[in-house]
Amino acid sequence: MIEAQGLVKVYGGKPAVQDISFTVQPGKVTGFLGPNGAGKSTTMRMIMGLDAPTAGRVTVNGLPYARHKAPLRQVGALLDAKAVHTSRSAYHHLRAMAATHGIGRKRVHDVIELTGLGAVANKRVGGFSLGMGQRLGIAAALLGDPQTVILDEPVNGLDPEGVLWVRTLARSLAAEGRTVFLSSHLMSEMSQTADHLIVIGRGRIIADASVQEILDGRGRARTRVRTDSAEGANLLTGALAGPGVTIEAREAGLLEVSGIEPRAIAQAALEHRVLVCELTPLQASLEEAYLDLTRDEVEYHSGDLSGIHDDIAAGTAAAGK
Ligand SMILES: Nc1ncnc2c1ncn2[C@@H]1O[C@H](COP(=O)(O)OP(=O)(O)OP(=O)(O)O)[C@@H](O)[C@H]1O
Repeated sequence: MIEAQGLVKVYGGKPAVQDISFTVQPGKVTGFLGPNGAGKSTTMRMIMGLDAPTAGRVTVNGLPYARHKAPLRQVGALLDAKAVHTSRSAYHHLRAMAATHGIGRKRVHDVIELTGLGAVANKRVGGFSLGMGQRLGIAAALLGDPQTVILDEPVNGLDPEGVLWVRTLARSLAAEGRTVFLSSHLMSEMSQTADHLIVIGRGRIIADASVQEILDGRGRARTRVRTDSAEGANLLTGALAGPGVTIEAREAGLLEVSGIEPRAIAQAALEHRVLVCELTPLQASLEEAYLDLTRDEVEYHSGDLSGIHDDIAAGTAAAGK
């Protein structure tokens, strides 16, 4: 379990993390989600004792990281996949880490197999692709068989097979009862992996809830309304128009309506004698919920904010890391 209380980090007078408190529970995958510069990496570094908080405290399995006698056995982290000796082989890199904790050769072989690095274990890390580097970082994080696993942008640079592998691994670690904390700026990725989401924007927590709660609470609920004619749709549009109601015409006779309940739409259709052939509540996508949550929280935007949000939603912002 990870517990943060009143965590603050200020760099050169500029707050990166502003008084955040949260708990990451065991047995679940918790996604740590936010736009670029939101404070995710800073928070993860504070959890791992790599950055001292300006204020507040954070514990892993009950103690600050530095107070654990064998920290690798408590918490494993992938924070910066490039932070390895490039002249060493993957095997020797892992052996060197294992030696600091009295971890035997067998476990090193096990994590090499688990992360699919068997064929390249004796190759120099300097020649590794981004994906292989990520796998090595994850192998290092798992070396001590830790109860808590923290992965900062673990799918960054991975091909679809690698993304699926990380997702499956995260889910199986959580199923074993471990605490799994993954950061990403891609809601599309998190929505398929996480049970719970902590959303951060400009150093503050915007949401801390299950994926379902975020969907229910934030996304715009819409209703698809199909009438038997364009005329009917026009009539209904006039009848429904009002403050807070948005109506989009999708095609002849087909509307998407938000800001009004399906029952009220049916009532209006009845009163105006419009034949409705379909009335379907549409759940907002997690992307929409996320964009809604973070709309005012992106650190950098260049004129058209919606463009950035579209990038984040589509995953094309991944290269910005
Ligand atoms: N060592 C540092 N010195 C000064 N400022 C820093 C440092 N590390 C981070 N920052 C600043 O703190 C803020 C939060 O950065 P952080 O890297 O934690 O965000 P992030 O959510 O991980 O973003 P990304 O998704 O881009 O990695 C940013 O404004 C960043 O520029």
